[in-house]
This record gives sequence, C-alpha cells and structure tokens, in this order.
Amino acid sequence: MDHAADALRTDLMTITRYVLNEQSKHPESRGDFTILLSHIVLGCKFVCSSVNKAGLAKLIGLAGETNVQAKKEEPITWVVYSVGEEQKKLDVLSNDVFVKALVSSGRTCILVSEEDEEATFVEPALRGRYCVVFDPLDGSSNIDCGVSIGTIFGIYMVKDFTEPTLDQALQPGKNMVAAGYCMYGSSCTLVLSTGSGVNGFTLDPSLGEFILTHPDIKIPKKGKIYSVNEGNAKNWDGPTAKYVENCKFPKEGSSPKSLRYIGSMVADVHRTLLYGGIFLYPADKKSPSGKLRVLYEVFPMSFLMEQAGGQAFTGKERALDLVPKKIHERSPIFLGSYDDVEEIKALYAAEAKN
Ligand SMILES: O=P(O)(O)OC[C@H]1O[C@](O)(COP(=O)(O)O)[C@@H](O)[C@@H]1O
Repeated sequence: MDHAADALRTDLMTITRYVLNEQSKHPESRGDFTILLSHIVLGCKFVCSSVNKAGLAKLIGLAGETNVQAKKEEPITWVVYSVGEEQKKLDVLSNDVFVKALVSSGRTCILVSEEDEEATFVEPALRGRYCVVFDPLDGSSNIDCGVSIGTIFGIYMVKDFTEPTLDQALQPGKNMVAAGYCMYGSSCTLVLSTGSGVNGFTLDPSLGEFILTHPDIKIPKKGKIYSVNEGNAKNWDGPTAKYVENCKFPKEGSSPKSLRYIGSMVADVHRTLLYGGIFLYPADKKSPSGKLRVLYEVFPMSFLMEQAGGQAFTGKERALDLVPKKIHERSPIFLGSYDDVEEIKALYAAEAKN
C-alpha cells in the first residue's frame, strides 16, 4: 500500500490552502493576499473554461479593434510584424474578467493590463494595498490554432494606497511580492511564487480546484534546449548571434542544444522551467528594445526564474533591477538555467570590453 501516494490523493493541497499557509508567514497583510489571489484564481478558471470552448463558442476571430500595443509605440514595420496584435474576442473577455475580479477583491489600487492603454486607478471605496500588473491572455497569435496560451501576473505592495500614483506601478521587478502565470494547454496549470520558491498547481476540472502537482520547482542548472524566434536572426546583435551559433555548433565534445519555440511565452517559459535551458527574446535592428513588455511579461517570468534557481538578464543587467519608465515599456530578455544565462552574459561582457 503506497501510503505516500494515498496521502497525496486524500490530503489535497489546493492553491487556497497553500496560500493560507504562506499567508501565516505574512501576518501584516491580514489575509489580504489570500483574498487577492483567490480573485486571480477565479479569473484563471473563467479564462480556462472560455479557452477550452473557444472554438465551439465562436469566440475566436477578430473583434475588429487594435489594442494599445499596435497603436502607439512601434514604427510601422512593427505593426506588419505583429499581426497577433489584432484584438481577439478572448483577449477582450479575459481582460474584462480580470479587471472586474481584481477591482471587486477590494485589495487593489492600481491595475496595469497589456490590453489597456492607461493604468486603472481603483475607486477609493474599493482600494486596497496591492498593484497588479498582468497580461490577461498572452500568446494571442496562437489562439486560433489551439496552441497553449496563458495569463501572466505580477503583484506589488503599494505603501500609501490611499493616494496611488503611477510611479508605484513603475517599481523595479525585485520589489514584486508575488508573480505567476496560468497556462491554458492540455491541462490548466498555475505556477506561482510568493517569494519563497515556485510551486505548480493543476486544475482538476471535476473539483474545480487547483491542486499542488509540481511542488518546489527547481530549474536544472544547465539545459539542452534553446528557445528563440530564429526568423529574426538576420537582425540580431553580435552576442545573441554568437550564442545561438554556439547552441547549434558547440565546441568539440559537447552536443548541440535542441531548438524548441512555440511562440507563446507562457508555454516556452513553462517548458524551460521544468526541463531547463534558455528562452530568449533579444533586441534586434527592427525592435531595438525587444518585443516583450517589462511589467507584465519580463518581470513576472524573471521573478519565477530566479525563485526556481535560474536567472534573467536583459543583455545589460539583471532583469529584476530594471526600473521601467512607462507601463508598456519593452525589454530584451534572456532567462532560464543559471549556467546557460551565464554563457550569454559572458558574451555581452566580452563585447562591452571591445
Ligand atoms: O511571434 P514572435 O515575434 O516570435 O513573438 C512571440 C512572443 O510574443 C508573444 O506572443 C506576446 O505577444 P502578445 O502579447 O501579442 O501575444 C509572446 O507570448 C511570445 O513569446
């Protein structure tokens, strides 16, 4: 009789129970964090069920509008480049669900969403101590073909939340108190860190509960996989081009790395976290500041990576040391296994010396 397996089956560690345990380590927040997270979990469950039935419910397809990312920041070439920026019904729906869930939690004062041009300042009566930055549905270019997509979120504590200001959302990533993502794939998996390690929970649809399935995730120190959109190779800078070449043509005695690229950050980072290796979205001549957004893509994934024993680098500095100036700011990112990121840091350091 496998008592351990039996105990695991009956002694269910749900995400709520896990966070309640974590909460006991932070008596100062009087249960606010648990309440906030339960509303994020509700949003993930809603989006999960919508994604699962998207094809059936004709939720796929264009909503006919373009979102903030396509409007302002990038030169024309960018728009051509990111057909994925066309807003899809699922994006709109997911954003609505999360904004309403977060506001109704009564625990937030500022919300920054990939889908909204401006930050949302919660009305005084419903304000709370947290700022939440999030991408309600990342990987939109993969929605139509049913490839894994996800929600990404990061949580900051706001000192004076009675008069919240934008600079309280533009904090360095290292100030985050928690971060996570929820992947909508073959199963629905929520990966979370509250600053003491990383844990993965899988949604059991029969219970409607996220159950702990991946306790204390540690990324392997070195990996056999590299993940990058090689279609941008001709526009890469020297260190990135050299690193990818080393992955494909390693020195004598080492075997080449395998290329895996889904084009959905949540799915590519989830695989990297579990199997090891490196995910990179470097800058290139067409997008000198890279593509991925600092607040709700780069920071949460970098926070998780460091908590799992890996690291995250921008090409210039530790990603979590970045201090964003705008809410939709972008940055190059190299994240994954400690030794793999060390290699690319060495190439950038060597170039900086020249
Ligand atoms: O298609 P590309 O340029 O490789 O970009 C893929 C990247 O863009 C993203 O889809 C983000 O863009 P969206 O927020 O528009 O979905 C990431 O999930 C993914 O890592």
